[in-house]
Amino acid sequence: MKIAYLGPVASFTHHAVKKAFAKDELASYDTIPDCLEALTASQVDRAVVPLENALEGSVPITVDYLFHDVDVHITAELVSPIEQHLMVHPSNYSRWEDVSKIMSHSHALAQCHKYLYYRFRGKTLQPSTSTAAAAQYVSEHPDENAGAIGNALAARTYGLTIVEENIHDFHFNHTRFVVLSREASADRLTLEGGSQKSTLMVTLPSDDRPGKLHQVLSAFSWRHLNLSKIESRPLKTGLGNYFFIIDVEQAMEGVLMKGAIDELEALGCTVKVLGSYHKYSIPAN
Ligand SMILES: O=C(O)C(=O)C[C@]1(C(=O)O)C=C[C@@H](O)C=C1
Repeated sequence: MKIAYLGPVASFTHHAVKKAFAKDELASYDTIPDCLEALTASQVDRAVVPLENALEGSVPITVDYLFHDVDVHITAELVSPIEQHLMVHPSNYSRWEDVSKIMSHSHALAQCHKYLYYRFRGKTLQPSTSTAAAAQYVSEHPDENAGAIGNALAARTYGLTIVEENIHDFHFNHTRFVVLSREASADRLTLEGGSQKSTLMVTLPSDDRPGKLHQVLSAFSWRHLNLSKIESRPLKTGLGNYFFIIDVEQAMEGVLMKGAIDELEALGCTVKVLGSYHKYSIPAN
């Protein structure tokens, strides 16, 4: 198979993909929409993109593309530990505290917000398309004395020197990546884990009435279907209009899940099943 991932080489997404699809052909793309487009245009068989981080929450561009723009399915979830380090070009090692700017993916900058605020207040923080893209830039522009935030693999790959380790603000830092396919059938991977999940995108009926969301939740609760996430995102049709992303710790097959979805539709909700899949753990190294 050919797998698109948010690159370049040594991004966190690349690390997860290498562990999950060790024998497959990997293709790096610069942005999350580029990965999704490659998948819908059949240039690749799977796309792997970040969906949610334990510190920063959802990756909005992934969630919004999955709801509004592309018709693809989640076929596996990869949960990876995330360690953020500050790195500079080796020629700037002695003056790393005087960096001109610090670059990284916006999610990575946000995961290190307190560190950056207290150690580098007032410095320019420049978002990049990924942590690895920031590291690559720093390696190619030694004259700028810029810093990058990323993983140890990026430091090795781009020949940078790590000057401060583990600068993310909270110890428990993990990111959920999703494997996406044009077909719905779940991927079985040789990784630890394997518990089943389903992800639904639910839109409430337009004739908004009191208690609609409560009715949606009770369709799951009285069937003892455990929800591991519910989040609202703007429908982009006006203030106060949302869709809901709901993760259920249950496969779609089975009478209870089918019953819950029938009940939501009977309530006038629109339900899009994004996937019924297995959840795997990615080792740190
Ligand atoms: O920039 C990367 O290395 C990515 O793979 C993207 C990404 C993200 O979008 O959340 C992945 C994991 C980390 O949480 C930070 C950045």
